Amino acid sequence: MSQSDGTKEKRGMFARLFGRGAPAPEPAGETPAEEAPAPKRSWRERLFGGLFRSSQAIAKGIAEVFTKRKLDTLTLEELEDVLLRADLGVAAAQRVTKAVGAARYEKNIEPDEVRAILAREVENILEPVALPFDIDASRRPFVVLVVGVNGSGKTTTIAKLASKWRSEGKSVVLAAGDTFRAAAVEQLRIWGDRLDATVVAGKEGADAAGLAFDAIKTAREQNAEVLLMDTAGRLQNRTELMAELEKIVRVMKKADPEAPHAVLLVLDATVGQNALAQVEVFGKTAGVTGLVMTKLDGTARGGILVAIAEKYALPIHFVGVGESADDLEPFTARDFARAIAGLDPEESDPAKAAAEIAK
Ligand SMILES: Nc1nc2c(ncn2[C@@H]2O[C@H](COP(=O)(O)OP(=O)(O)OP(=O)(O)O)[C@@H](O)[C@H]2O)c(=O)[nH]1
Repeated sequence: MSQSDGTKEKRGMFARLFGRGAPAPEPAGETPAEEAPAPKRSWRERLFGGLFRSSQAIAKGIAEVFTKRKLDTLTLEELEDVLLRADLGVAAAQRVTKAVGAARYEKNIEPDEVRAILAREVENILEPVALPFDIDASRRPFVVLVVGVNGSGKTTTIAKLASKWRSEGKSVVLAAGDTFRAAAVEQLRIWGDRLDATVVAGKEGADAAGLAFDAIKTAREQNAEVLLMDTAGRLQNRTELMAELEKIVRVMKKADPEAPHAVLLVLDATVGQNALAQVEVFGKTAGVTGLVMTKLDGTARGGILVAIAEKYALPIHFVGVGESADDLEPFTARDFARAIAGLDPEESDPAKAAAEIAK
C-alpha cells in the first residue's frame, strides 16, 4: 500500500472514531448541550449485538444437539464439538460439557438450560481475569506500551483510551512508535491535536527505542499522568522485530527503571486460534501485563477470549466491539458470558438459573 493510501485509510478510521468533523472530546461535564451525540445504544446492547455472530453459532449448535434428545455421552460429545468449533478451547469445552453432564444425565435437557450452564461456567472462567486497568497515580508518567501484530487495532485502541482518559481530565502524552508508517504517525498527531495531548514523534524510520526514551522525558517534563506508546505491527516470527521490541523496553528502563508500568497486548478476535500464539510470543518478549481484545463485533470466534483466559490467566482489561471512540469498554465477565451464551441481556442471573436447573 502506498503512503498516501495509508493516510487516506487512517483518515477514514479517524472519522469513524470521532465522526466527521467531530470536536475533540471535552472533559466530563463540559460538552455543550447542542453538541450532544444522538442517542446511542447502551454499551451492553452493543456488546451483546457485537457478539451476536459468536452467540448465534453456539446457540444454533446447542439447539441442534439438544432439541428433543436426552443428555447422554453422545450428545455431550457433540456439545464439546460445538464449543470447540466456537474457539472456546479444549479445557473450557470439557469443563462446560462436564457441568452440563452433571445436570441431568439420561434425561431430556432444553437448549436454554444448556446455555444457562454455559454462561455460568464461562463467567467462572473469566471472573478472575476480568480486572480493571488501574493507572497508578504514584507513577508519573504511568507508561503504557501498546503492542500487537499489524492491524490488530493498536492505534485505534490508543485513540480510544486517550479519549477516555482525557474525558476524565487526565493529562496524556502519546508516542508514535510505529515509526515506519508515516500514516500512523500523522494520525496520532491528529488525535493528539483533537484530544489536546502532546504527541512525541520522530522522523520516518527513526529508532523507536530512542523515541520511547524521549517520550518518557517529555511526559515527565510536562508532569503528564499517562504516556501511551504505539509500536509497529510485528509478526511474531520476525525475530529482528521482536528484538526491537525488547530494545524499546530496555531503553525505557534507562529513563525510568520501572517503565513500562503496563504492557497492553491488543488482539484481534477475528484471527481465532492464532491469538493464542500471539499471547505466547508477545508475553515472552514484551512482558505483557494485560490484554485488549478488539473486533468482537466482526467475528463468530469470540470464544477465543475464553480459551485465552483459561490458558494464560492474563488480565483482560478492555474489549472492543466497533470503530467508534466509545466502542471500547472495561471487560466484565458476566456480561461477556451472557452475551456469548446468547442469553437475554436482562435475563436473571445465569448462575442462579443454572443452580435451579442442577436441583
Ligand atoms: N469492527 C471493528 N473494527 C476495529 C475495532 N478496533 C479496530 N478496528 C479497525 O481495525 C483496523 C486496524 O486498526 P489499527 O488501529 O490501524 O490497527 P494497528 O494495530 O494500529 O495496525 P498497524 O498500524 O497496521 O500496525 C481499523 O480499520 C480499525 O478501525 C473493533 O473493535 N471493531
